[in-house]
Amino acid sequence: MSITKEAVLKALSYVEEPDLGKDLVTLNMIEDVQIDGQNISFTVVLTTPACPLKELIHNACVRAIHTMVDKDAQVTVNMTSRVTTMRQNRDVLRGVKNIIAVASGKGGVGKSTVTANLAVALARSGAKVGLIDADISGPSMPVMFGVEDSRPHVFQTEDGRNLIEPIERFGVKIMSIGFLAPAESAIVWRGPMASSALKQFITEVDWGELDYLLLDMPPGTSDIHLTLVQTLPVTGAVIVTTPQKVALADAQKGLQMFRQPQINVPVLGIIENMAWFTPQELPDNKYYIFGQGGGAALAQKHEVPLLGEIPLVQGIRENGDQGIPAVLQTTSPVAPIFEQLAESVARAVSIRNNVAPRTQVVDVKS
Ligand SMILES: Nc1ncnc2c1ncn2[C@@H]1O[C@H](COP(=O)(O)OP(=O)(O)OP(=O)(O)O)[C@@H](O)[C@H]1O
Repeated sequence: MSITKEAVLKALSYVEEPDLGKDLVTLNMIEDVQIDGQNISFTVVLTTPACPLKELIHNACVRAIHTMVDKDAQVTVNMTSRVTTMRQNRDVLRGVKNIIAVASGKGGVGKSTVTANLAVALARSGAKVGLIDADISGPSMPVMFGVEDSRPHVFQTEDGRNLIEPIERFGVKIMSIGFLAPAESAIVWRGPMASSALKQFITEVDWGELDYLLLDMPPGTSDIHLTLVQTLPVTGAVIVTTPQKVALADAQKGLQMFRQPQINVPVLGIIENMAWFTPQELPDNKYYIFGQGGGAALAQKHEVPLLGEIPLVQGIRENGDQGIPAVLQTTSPVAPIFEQLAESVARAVSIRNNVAPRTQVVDVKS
């Protein structure tokens, strides 16, 4: 009896996407089923290019076909991806699927370093990525991407609007107040001016189609945070902390800020930066100089995942200062750590898109 498309889909309906807890057929992840005798091919559309479960899903598909359709079939599983979104009303940032706020309670915990590396790692996995340096009082992205001297062009659209072209570097589209004003004058961008500059970044920049737009938030809690949630529906927030008690206490405040009823942005997870110190010359040694397990405990307490633990390594600081994010140093042990972080964040976004309610733009009256 010849193999039918229905039989193939039936078999694949027994393969579960482990993170999303539903089968591949229900999730509309199977496309382009082709059958030629005993040769069966189809495409699995994953929800993130950086999917850590790729191989597992691939093997489960082959097994399902062999068990339920034909044990001798030649199975070709093509893997591709289409990042999911829950955004329906796209009045702002029309082409952007997911907006991720990267926040910290305390300053100096490495939030910008983590954001820069996360953006590059996501882009390297095949996603379309943008980055807004919303840390308006201390923009650091121009330095971290080695584009301090770049100035974005403004162009006019067909309907007569002026749009800013973001600066593109290492596959990431970047917008920073640092491109518009020299670093030493950053102090003037405060309060309402900062908020209105930030709104401009959101609405008057030609972001095009993006899978992920990362927002490097200012540390702490401020008007800027409110501006952000007032202006756009943030998909979720990630909180960067270091293991010290003071940093963890502030990270908790940051986390709770997103969870306030009038903000109500889901927290995707915690990233512990400077989790341990590793000397360059002794890469296998770990020294927990700031304490151990704080990020994991915070994540557990608030029932969110610990998305990654990044060591304190001299090279990360040096690469940041040189304008080449550490994840690009492919021979360094740090690169896979940031790659894994990107996988975890992308995974958390697709889980959030599958289960949590859509984030509403909050109407906060000041
Ligand atoms: N894992 C790390 N290993 C080594 N150095 C790091 C690491 N993370 C960050 N740094 C360094 O620590 C300093 C502060 O980092 P960064 O500017 O990213 O922090 P931040 O939290 O964004 O700061 P701010 O609160 O000022 O915005 C930088 O010099 C950076 O290179």
